[in-house]
Amino acid sequence: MITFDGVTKRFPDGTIGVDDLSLEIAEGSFTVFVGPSGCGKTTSMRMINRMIDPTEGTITVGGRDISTVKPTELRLGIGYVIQNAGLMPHRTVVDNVATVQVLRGVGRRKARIDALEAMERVGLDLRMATRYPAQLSGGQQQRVGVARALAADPPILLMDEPFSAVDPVVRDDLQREMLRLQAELAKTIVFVTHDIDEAVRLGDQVAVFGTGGVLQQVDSAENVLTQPVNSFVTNLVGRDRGYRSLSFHAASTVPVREVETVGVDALASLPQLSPSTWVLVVDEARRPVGWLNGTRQQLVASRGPEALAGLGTLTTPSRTLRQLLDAVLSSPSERGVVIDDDGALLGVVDAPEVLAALAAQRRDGVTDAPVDAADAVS
Ligand SMILES: Nc1ncnc2c1ncn2[C@@H]1O[C@H](COP(=O)(O)OP(=O)(O)OP(=O)(O)O)[C@@H](O)[C@H]1O
Repeated sequence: MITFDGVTKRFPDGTIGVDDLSLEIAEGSFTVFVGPSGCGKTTSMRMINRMIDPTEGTITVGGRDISTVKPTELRLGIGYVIQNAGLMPHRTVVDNVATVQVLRGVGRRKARIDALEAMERVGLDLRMATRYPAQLSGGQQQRVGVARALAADPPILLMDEPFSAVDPVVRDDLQREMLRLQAELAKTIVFVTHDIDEAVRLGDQVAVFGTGGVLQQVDSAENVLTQPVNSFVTNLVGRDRGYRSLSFHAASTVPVREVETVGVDALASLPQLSPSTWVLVVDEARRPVGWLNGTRQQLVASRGPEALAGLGTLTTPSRTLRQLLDAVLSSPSERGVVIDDDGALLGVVDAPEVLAALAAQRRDGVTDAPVDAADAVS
């Protein structure tokens, strides 16, 4: 557990970086500090490993007042990841990752073995081990930064805007990887970002900072989206928050209905359909191929299955209501196609069923953690 109790940081020039911060960070939780530039996120984070000391108030880590702990000792238990990874350019990847273990006095051989393990854990190809940082992509460098922070297996990980310099696709990958790692390692993670989408995707606890280093709201990601406490948080959260909050509800309670199907080989023998009748075309393994109605039938007769209407996005019961609704909205038949993990058809759902499930879950107070919070991102 990390606690901030009445913590203020006043810099020598009089700037208040953080103003009277009180906050609890539970062991094993993923806490995100979010807010616009200059609102004290980084200063708050750096006070945890004593890169900055508070002017007032107390911070404890594992029950110990950290002002009584030597910074070097404190940092042995705290990994730190920064933007652009901060790698040493003249050292190989494996030696970069081994840095902390070597500093701790672990023999070089053992440090390298730990480093290779950490690289594997973050999904880095071990063939990268002997490369230099400049020979890696931005996303790979960022993974090396995470591996380096994890190599000494610290219980706490501080991450300061670690993914903000990479492109959106790589960023998505890295965020996914973080969620997987957190599920596996259960570290106490404190993560700084100015991006609310990243915050709600990653955080089980989201701390929203405002102007002058004043904490505005500390809450679950869902509550920050659905119950912002003031206009500052409402503005930060932005539009579509109701839609995004669907990501916090599991799709599994929505009944999947049967749908009329036709095999892709049997298209020629299908009687003429009416324009408003949709049938789902499936292959021999019952994997959906496309939608067909009366208007499309002529086209398919002359041009074959590629003239079928698209399926829209497909989803599985293990995903969220947001994905289910998206499947409905993107489907030409207005029915969302649900498949199993092998891609075979389970059935369809329609929009009223999704909304009814949402209403029931809200009424019963059911909020499942998103199976994959990726779709909380707009
Ligand atoms: N060494 C310093 N001396 C004076 N003021 C500082 C110092 N470091 C930070 N500040 C100020 O303290 C405030 C909080 O800074 P901090 O870096 O914590 O914000 P932040 O929310 O992390 O911003 P960003 O997202 O831009 O990194 C800002 O007004 C900043 O200018």
